Amino acid sequence: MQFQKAVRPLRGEISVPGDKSISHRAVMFGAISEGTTEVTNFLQGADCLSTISCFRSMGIEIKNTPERILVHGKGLHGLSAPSAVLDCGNSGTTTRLISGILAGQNFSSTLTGDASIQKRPMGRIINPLTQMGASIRSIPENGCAPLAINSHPLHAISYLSPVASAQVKSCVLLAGLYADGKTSVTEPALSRNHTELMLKFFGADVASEGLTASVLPDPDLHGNLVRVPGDISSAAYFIAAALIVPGSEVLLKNVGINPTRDGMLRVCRAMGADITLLNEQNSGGEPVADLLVRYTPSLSGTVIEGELIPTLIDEIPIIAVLAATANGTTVIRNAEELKVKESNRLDIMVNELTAMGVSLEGTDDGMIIEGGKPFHGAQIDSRLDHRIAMSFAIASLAAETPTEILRAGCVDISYPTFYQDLARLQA
Ligand SMILES: O=C(O)C1=C[C@@H](OP(=O)(O)O)[C@@H](O)[C@H](O)C1
Ligand SMILES: C=C(OP(=O)(O)O)C(=O)O
Repeated sequence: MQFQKAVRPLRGEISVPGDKSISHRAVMFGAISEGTTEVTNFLQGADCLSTISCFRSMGIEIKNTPERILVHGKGLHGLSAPSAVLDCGNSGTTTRLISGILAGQNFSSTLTGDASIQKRPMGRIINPLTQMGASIRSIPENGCAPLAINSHPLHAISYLSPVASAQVKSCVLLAGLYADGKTSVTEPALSRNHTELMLKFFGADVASEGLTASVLPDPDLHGNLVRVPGDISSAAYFIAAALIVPGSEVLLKNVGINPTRDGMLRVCRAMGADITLLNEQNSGGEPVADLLVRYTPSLSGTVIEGELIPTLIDEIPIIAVLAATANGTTVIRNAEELKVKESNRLDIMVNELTAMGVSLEGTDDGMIIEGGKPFHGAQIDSRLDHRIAMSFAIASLAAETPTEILRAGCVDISYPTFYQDLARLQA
């Protein structure tokens, strides 16, 4: 797919699709609750469709229409044994969260996913689940999927997680619903807390204090109405585009701004970006706002590290693009988790931005970008990583010569209408 330097500003309003993390959880928690869960603004991306298909395979009726999805839950113990291997597709969130639920069932299951999923580390969930007494193993014995899970009673644990990962935290908390006491997870830095918020909303006894979240077993979960906010991780591409294309002014409607997810906004502010939050509201425990973003001619470099990292983990590729256009040096540290996403996002961003003539250097856990100088287009392979494809589509708007993105269609993982929305804002 071909892209070229923006000849027009981006202007107008846009509602980005629903939040991926919240969409997954609405289906999963709806499935293990009694009664019907209605979900509006559900993300119809391939990852969330993988979650739907896994729960359908376990006997949950899910009606999916463009306006809403209806999940007819069967309660904590209502899932039935899947007749085939559960396919989590490209979705780490599906694989890791569903494992916590499956560990608590009285049936055996096997789950797998695509080539990328089969390379991502699952030891991070196998270890705590095994400590809880679960029977879960990597079939190829390399710490990766396919995973085989068998029925075994679960014990409550207090887990000190070595990584700030909402997928690990959520997996252990979900297994904790089936354990024999209070299960808690402490992380090195706070990751997104959608599981804690939504489980509580569905009736679970969840507590959060500092870096520790805990859950009591055997709750009466009941179906609920979930209005999914727009995904800030998807909004990030248009925030960056509006900031770097001269004359742009974009209003992003109804974007989730949960403080465990809003690091991109904090980084933009530190760079001097012109972003105004309007119409701030609360939607089912999740804060949302409209974001008015205006072209900002002189962004400046910044430092991104520490506790900020989990709050913008999926936005680092597009932040690297933004940094390439900002004056001065941007340093990204403590971002080693990026190496184990759909692709090695650190290496790919460094290699491909270098191919575009950006001056930057990769480090063990991040990169150092010397921004503000002109760069050119290149041929970029997405490696089937949606965030890489979208980041370079935005980078191309600032590049002096055209860019070609190979395997650009992978955006359907989290943002199926991304290219149409980008074109509409430029029309
Ligand atoms: O819990 C979630 O919904 C997610 C958590 C993050 O992964 P980690 O938990 O591996 O950091 C993030 O990268 C992913 O896109 C979604
Ligand atoms: C890392 C991501 O998702 P997941 O871990 O669910 O595959 C992502 O969407 O950037």
